Amino acid sequence: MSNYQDILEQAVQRVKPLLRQGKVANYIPALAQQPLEQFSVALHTIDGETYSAGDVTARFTIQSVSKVMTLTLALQRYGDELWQRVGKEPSGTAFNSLTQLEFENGIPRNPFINAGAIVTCDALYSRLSAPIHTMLESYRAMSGNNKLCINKIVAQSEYDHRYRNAAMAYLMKSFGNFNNEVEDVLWSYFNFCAIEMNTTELARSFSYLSNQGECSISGQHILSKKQTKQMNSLLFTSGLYDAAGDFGYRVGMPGKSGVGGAIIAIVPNRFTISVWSPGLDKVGNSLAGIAALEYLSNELGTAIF
Ligand SMILES: NC(=O)CC[C@H](N)C(=O)O
Repeated sequence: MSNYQDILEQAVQRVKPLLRQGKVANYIPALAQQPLEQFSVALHTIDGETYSAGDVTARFTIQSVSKVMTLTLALQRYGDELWQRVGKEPSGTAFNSLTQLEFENGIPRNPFINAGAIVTCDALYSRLSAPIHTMLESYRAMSGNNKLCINKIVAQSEYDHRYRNAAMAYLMKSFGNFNNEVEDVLWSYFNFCAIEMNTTELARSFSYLSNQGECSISGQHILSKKQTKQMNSLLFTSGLYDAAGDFGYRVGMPGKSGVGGAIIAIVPNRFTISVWSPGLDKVGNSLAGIAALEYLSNELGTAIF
């Protein structure tokens, strides 16, 4: 349907005036160097068609969007047992907040804030002999690009500045909610965050979330229908950190953001959308990315309500 292409092109025009308004994430030095004026969007339908517009060849690290795949691989291996170690409630605090973790005995509120993703990585680490390899191969199969790589400069930069994330992991360890060596798990976590893609690959990688758990690229059965519904529900309530309510109000779709400027949004039984623009708002979500999704939601009638 060429209508999709037209609407994506219009979204690119719409967000142009916003691109300079955001700020790149500078707490990770390797991310601070990205030029602000970049934007791209891709839409991948459950029939396997992809549309894209904007800076479609630009590559970026997926950052916290990786938390969705981390949770997916962990749920495949643990099922509901995983929820003994991480909660399902919105945090209402910043993605890298430490305070709640102490009050709540080292059990992170949800898997989409840093502490929750790191403990999920710890769980995964216990069940995989080569977690970084397994993760990369999963994305390669699901995106349809078997050359996807990790940006090692970004991974190393994150590791070198890991203080807050290390503090969370050690705090969880002090509460008995961490089984492996903290530094090893953090290295995996940063490598997952530093996987590099363009928006087309990103939308394809998460096709299973709009397709009842089945990847439309590889045909693999990734999650059950029930787990897919659960994942989308959690993404709706917690996918955008302490801005999940605002995102839900404006966009009306389950979504997940990352500080590299990427966001995925899911329209169950129709398509997965990805947007990317490195300028972030105060919470750490792509400013132009959210504006584009709000526009697309209205134009395409994609809100789930
Ligand atoms: N919100 C994010 O995208 C955070 C991910 C980043 N790698 C971090 O751990 O701080």
